Amino acid sequence: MSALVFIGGGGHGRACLEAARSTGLIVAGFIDRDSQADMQGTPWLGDDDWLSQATEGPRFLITVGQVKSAAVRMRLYGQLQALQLPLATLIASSAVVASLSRLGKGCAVLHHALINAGADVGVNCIINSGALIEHDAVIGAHSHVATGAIVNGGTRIGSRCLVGSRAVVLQGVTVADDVVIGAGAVVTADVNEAGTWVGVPARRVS
Ligand SMILES: CC(=O)SCCNC(=O)CCNC(=O)[C@H](O)C(C)(C)COP(=O)(O)OP(=O)(O)OC[C@H]1O[C@@H](n2cnc3c(N)ncnc32)[C@H](O)[C@@H]1OP(=O)(O)O
Repeated sequence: MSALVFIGGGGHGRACLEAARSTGLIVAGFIDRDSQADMQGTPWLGDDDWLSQATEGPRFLITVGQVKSAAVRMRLYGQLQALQLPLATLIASSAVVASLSRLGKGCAVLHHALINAGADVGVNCIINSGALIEHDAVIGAHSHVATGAIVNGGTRIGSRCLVGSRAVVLQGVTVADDVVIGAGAVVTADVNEAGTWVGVPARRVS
């Protein structure tokens, strides 16, 4: 299996590094504007411009984190697509991804996350530590289901969304594209408009 190159040397990058090491994957280097970013001994290769001279061999994982906006991760995804560089998918050793689920290219599934049967996760998503994606749920591309969040059965989360830490989305609910669900929110009904939703039950605040 070819080595990985990470794009992003921040906290999420280090969490992905741990996940990669847990499965025996080799991270050959990382890309970041900051050559001094602490990636625990992983070599710094250069900044985003390095991608344009990347040779065939490694697979790439976008390891920039995402909270309120998917813009940076989407830009990097577009850059990799334009350069026809292969995307990796990372699944931590303690995560469970059901054999009857689908996981898009470029996703990172971190420790103790669960993606259950029939779930469908789009490209370039983060399924963070301890997140639960229940059976038949759909997660749109470039979304982040944060630490300990629960996306229940048959739920549909749009593209470019955040489901914040410990938020719960009730079964069968549909969430539009570009929605930020705050930490701890409980989404009890469909969310049809983009914006930020918080609280129990979740209400739009911006
Ligand atoms: C490994 C990792 O670290 S993964 C990290 C995952 N991160 C998260 O899950 C964090 C998710 N982010 C949040 O919950 C944020 O608070 C957001 C995105 C919902 C709102 O952030 P902002 O847009 O900056 O809003 P801001 O902080 O100004 O708050 C706006 C109002 O909503 C309230 N509010 C903010 N977040 C929440 C929340 N999670 N639940 C309830 N109320 C909230 C604020 O108290 C404030 O209320 P006020 O107007 O009465 O004072």
